[in-house]
Amino acid sequence: MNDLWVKHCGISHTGSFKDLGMSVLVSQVNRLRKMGRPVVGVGCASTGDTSAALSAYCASAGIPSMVFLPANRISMAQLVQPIANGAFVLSIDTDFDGCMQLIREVTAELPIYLANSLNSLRLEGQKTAAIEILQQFDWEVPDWVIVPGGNLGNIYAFYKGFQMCKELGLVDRIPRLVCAQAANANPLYLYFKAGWKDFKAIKASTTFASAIQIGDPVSIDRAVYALQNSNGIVEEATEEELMDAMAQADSTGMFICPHTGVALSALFKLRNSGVIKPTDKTVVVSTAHGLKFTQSKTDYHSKDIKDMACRFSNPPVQVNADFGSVMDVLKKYLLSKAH
Ligand SMILES: N[C@@H](CCOP(=O)(O)O)C(=O)O
Repeated sequence: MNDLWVKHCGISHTGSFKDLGMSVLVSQVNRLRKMGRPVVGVGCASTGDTSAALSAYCASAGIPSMVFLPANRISMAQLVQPIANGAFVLSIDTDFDGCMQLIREVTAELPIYLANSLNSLRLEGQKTAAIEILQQFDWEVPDWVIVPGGNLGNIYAFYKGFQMCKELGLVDRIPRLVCAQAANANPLYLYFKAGWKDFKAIKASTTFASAIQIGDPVSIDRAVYALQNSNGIVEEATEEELMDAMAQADSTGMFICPHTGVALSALFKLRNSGVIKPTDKTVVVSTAHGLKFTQSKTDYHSKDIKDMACRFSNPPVQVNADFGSVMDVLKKYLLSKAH
């Protein structure tokens, strides 16, 4: 492809695109509290990125934050973020969907402001990524934008941003949107394949793309609206596909998260099937920093994943601490590169 771009949304304060929306939401809560509104704090359910953003901005504003996390289902780096920022961290023995259900019940009872993406303030912030893409292309509209999807607020936020630019007359069309899901957590994909008939929430299975391990997305209706109004597509990626895609991208100098691997897998599939053409201007949205997901990368490069060939692994070479041994392995390496 000769016009392929990766939009990095994870090189930000807490390392994910959630910063875009959470800074807007927490600013508004700050204003409400200063106006004397009875908001005792802000809460969210999270697979790790929303909680990191919420706790950082709340700490900065001096607002109590409460995060509901599925126990043992988020990366260590993500878990330590709200802990370090002083949030009240609940590690709950359920999955994300269970946490989401609980926070909705709790916020219906207590004056805790719900910070998940069903709150439109989040989407107002996140839609700026779409505006930024257009601005960076000098208002030339890409043909495709591929976004990983779990709770599904972000695909709608992108639609909203592009649509707003069209309504303002800044552009005359919007890109076709692709939502990419992990095959282990693919309720939107199944719904799309069924011709948008009879949505069924699922029990999401474990996936390396842990931030999108969601079976009952809160923004399902908004996502469908975004896809239907952008002539959009939903694709999925197996665990092997997403890990291979992540490793391939990293080998070019990036350091992406597994969710971006899902989006890249979708790109490969749509390109191979000819849906995306070689000259199509295409943007893959990278949602979080790879440093949050070092364990999965380490497992991959150590070929330590059951039933996965790890085709693009690059394991470190164990070598004796003497000049001859080091020279031997170096020469072998350099010879392999000469061909
Ligand atoms: N991947 C998310 C899940 C919650 O999504 P949200 O956009 O509704 O807050 C996370 O990082 O927690």
